[in-house]
Amino acid sequence: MNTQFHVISTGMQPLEQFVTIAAHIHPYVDAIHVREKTKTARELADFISALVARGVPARKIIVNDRVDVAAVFGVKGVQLAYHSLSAKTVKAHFPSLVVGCSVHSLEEAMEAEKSGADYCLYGHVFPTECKRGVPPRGLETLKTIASSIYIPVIAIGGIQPDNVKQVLQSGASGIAVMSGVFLAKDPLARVKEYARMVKKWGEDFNEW
Ligand SMILES: Cc1nc(C(=O)O)sc1CCOP(=O)(O)O
Repeated sequence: MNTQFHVISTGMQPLEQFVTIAAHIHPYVDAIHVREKTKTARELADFISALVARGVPARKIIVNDRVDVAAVFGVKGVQLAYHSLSAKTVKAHFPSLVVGCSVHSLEEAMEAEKSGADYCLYGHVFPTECKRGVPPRGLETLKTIASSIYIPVIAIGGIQPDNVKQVLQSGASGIAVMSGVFLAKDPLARVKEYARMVKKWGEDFNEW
């Protein structure tokens, strides 16, 4: 598996704006997370249908939390939070879904691995507006987690093109970015910058 580059919707952009950006950037990313926490299942369905209609492959779409929606649309996978169904439950019922777990400590990462998650998303590594007032967890715990579990650890939170090197050298198997892409003036140019960094620094430090 190549070093992963995921992008995550902000939950604030109108469908058309998000889908237009996604339609341009999808060739440069491994996964697009639909993280629209306040939306209903029906609204999420509209987002996913619009993405697919605009050429985003279903195998690149990950739905946050809503296992039902992910399963119905046959997308790549689901991103689970502490309040979601467990990875074990999802895997038991929908073995074809890739399951990611959001974790914030070594204990949670180990639990995710034990529960059958395919990867975990660890953060937030650097300060980010999206987690204002919550201190960043830094690179040290990322290093500890990445060297303590076997499943890939994807880093999230405040990741910019110029800190991708540090993140990947700390053992992360990929990056996930929200505002750095979706709130950029030129999302396509920005995605290309991230992708270049992931390719440059990912190859040397990730063997899986
Ligand atoms: C969605 C999300 N989850 C986090 C976690 O720590 O689990 S941090 C985060 C937001 C990341 O946004 P940005 O790329 O704009 O910094």
